[in-house]
Amino acid sequence: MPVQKKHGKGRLDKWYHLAKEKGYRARASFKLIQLNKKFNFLEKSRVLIDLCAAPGSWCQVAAEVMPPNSLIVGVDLAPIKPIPRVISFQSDITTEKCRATLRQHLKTFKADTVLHDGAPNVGTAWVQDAFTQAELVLQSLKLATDFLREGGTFVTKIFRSKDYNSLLWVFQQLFEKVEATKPPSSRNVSAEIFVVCRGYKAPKRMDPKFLDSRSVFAELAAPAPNNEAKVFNPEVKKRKREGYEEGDYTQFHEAPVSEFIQTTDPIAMLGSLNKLSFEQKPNGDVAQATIAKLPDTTDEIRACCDDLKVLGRADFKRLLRWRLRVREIFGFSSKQKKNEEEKAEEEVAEVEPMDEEMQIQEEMQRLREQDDSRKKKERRKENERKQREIVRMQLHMTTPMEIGMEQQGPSGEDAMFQLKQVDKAGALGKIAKGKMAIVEDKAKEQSGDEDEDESDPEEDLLDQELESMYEQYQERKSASDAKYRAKKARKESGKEIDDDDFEGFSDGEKEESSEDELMEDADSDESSDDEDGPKSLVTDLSKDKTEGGLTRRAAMFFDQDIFKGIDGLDDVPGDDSGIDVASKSTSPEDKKASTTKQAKAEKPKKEAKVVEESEDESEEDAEEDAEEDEWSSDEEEAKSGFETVKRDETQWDHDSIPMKDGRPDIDIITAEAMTLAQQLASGKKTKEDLLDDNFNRYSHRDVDGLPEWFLDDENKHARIQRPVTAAAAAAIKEKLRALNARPIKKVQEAKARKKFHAAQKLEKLKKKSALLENEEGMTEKEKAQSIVKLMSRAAKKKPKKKVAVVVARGGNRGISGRPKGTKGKYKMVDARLKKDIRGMKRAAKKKK
Ligand SMILES: C[S@@+](CC[C@H](N)C(=O)[O-])C[C@H]1O[C@@H](n2cnc3c(N)ncnc32)[C@H](O)[C@@H]1O
Repeated sequence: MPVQKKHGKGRLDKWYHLAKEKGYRARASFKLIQLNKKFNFLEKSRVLIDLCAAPGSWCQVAAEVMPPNSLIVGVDLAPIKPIPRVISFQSDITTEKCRATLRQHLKTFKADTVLHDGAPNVGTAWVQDAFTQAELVLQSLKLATDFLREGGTFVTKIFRSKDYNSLLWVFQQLFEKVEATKPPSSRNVSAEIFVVCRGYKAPKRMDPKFLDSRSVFAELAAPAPNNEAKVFNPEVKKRKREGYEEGDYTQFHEAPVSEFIQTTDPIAMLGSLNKLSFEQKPNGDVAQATIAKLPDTTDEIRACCDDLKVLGRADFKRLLRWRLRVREIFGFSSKQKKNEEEKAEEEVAEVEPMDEEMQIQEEMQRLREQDDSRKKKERRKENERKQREIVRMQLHMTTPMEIGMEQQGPSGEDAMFQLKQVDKAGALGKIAKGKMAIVEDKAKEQSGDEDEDESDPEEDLLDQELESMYEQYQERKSASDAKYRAKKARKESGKEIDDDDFEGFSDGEKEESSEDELMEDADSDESSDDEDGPKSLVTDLSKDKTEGGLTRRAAMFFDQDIFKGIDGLDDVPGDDSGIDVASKSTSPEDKKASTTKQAKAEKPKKEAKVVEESEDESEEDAEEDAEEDEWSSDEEEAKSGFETVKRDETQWDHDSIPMKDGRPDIDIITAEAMTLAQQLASGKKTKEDLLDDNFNRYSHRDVDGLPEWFLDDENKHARIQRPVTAAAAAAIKEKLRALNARPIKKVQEAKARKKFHAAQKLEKLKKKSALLENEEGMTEKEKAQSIVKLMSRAAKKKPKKKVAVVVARGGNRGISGRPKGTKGKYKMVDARLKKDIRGMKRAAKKKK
């Protein structure tokens, strides 16, 4: 039985429990679910390879989400228990055997998606683990390049190590779009990150160095370390994110003291060593023994040499002075001596300005920390406020107006430039629904990693709570509000991806298509030699500099997403990607093709009926999108030959558009709609004008990564304000007055309830009087009297129960609960109030 760990990485968190509940084999399943939610690659895939699939939760998710009869192949070193609709086998993905087995299973099909969640058996040194994982990623990329179709997707896990940027650079050369992201279900403490590479460029030829770990992970010269800073600022300990130096896997470094005396760079030694040893080896250095016996070599100096890591600035100065004295005794050349003296003076002199500088730095650091903690506090408070706001919203006490507004646009003097800070603190990520924060590709591992560590669990919790509360609110709202439900359904149907037409792989089809593919391959191979030049790979990775004069390191740096679109950078000559792909629709023909496609897409839009102008812009957009989808699916259908079964629109949304005599029964209830209706009726505006009006600045808003609650709220306001005429406003006012004159629903309900109770009472009375009538021992008069009595009793209102007034004085003062000696209903009153009321009554009497 697994032991439940409460702390650390092994913590069994909500994803673990959720996975258990849903029947997934691992919590990792949610990582794929969340990645797919963001990038939607599974729904569109028909052939998928899952590398390193055990225990198989990703395969389970793929089988659930991908179209029926898709081909899913999973492979792992460990055995995978059978999963319905999934082929799995045991193999090492780095071997040729694995490639051959995959080929057998895929026959001639190409994969739409290749997943890789591989992790080597971690637990050795971190650097080793990270490197092995990076190598595994490269191996999986190798397989992906073999099996992926053009435009396919490759999803991989990477550890954020020093090889991360190199891998990202390779991905960027092979795929159109590369995005690194960390799904919410991935633990904050984990260095893993997921990279989703879309649009495989499928180059015909590729330099093998692209996939060769030796050249991809080749060491790049690092800048010279600032040893001086290390010596004079020993308290600031930088974490070794980079791991160990090559060939040096220890943390303790020692050198003989004679080396320190002789060295020309004593500061470097003091900065890197743990100990200067006086130990004399047999047949060792004579100088070592002499230094140890010198009177200058005091106990204090020995103690300092014993543990350099604990020394302060004064101790380092002492050691440097001592070194100079020893050098003098040893009689180094006068020039050298002079130099050394000068140097020592410099060294000592240098300390002074550094002191000041350090003080300033320390002060700045302190201020920064103060500022950070203040901001953190503010954020926490803000989150709490938002939470309260949502509770109020759920109780229908407010609208979701203000939530998130302050983060939409920071205010203040340098508001524009605070975004970075906000991002640093993780707020941007949280704004983006707390889901997945796109991780910048920029090589700022150090700060990035530190940020990751600094993530505030309390804040995370608040964010999660906020989200789940909003979801609950939405659920409740959709349960109780039919209009909201209809709106939501319309929105969703707009987003729907029309992929249901895939019929899956029947054996016959497989054979057929495989033949087709074989032929295609043969064709393409032929053509590739002469005309597919652009798809080949020409980069010489061994070159240090790219054609544009940039070093590979610089090219990698400028290749990051953040530099995209910056003037001048895009046209840096000599793209060193190494892959020449067909240039993207820049030719006039291509442009023409794209415009005709656009025109085609717009055509059905123009034919669309204007139903209600007061509808949300976003809704209209969603509907238009849906129409576009429909059109494109038609075209796809024509191309692929698959039969599509169209959704019957008449089965949907009946409650949102009521019909009357076969036409939509539209009730114009806003002044805007009335104005438009008047303009349409009087011919001031045409249908086309209305359609044109709909293309405005809100039509194509960038909503990527914005949280749902924010969008829901923003959609209410992100719409054009249309002018209304006085006549229209008056007409609507009149209409509303008439509407208001009708009894409201609640009053009607109360009346109906009253009626119902009265009918029930009457029924009872009828039964009783019928019994009385049949009573044999009574005269007719007696019977009539009893019935009258019964009726008058029923007609009488029940007397209200008396409420005892208890004055809160004496023993009753400040008590909670029922006062002694009181029965039935009671009310505690203030003695003062009672007196006042009596006084008022007396005064009123006197006046009379
Ligand atoms: C994190 S698990 C994968 C979890 C999986 N995605 C899921 O959803 O269940 C990592 C897997 O990588 C596998 N692995 C590591 N190195 C491998 C290799 N060289 N070939 C195949 N699988 C490997 C391990 O056996 C392990 O099962």
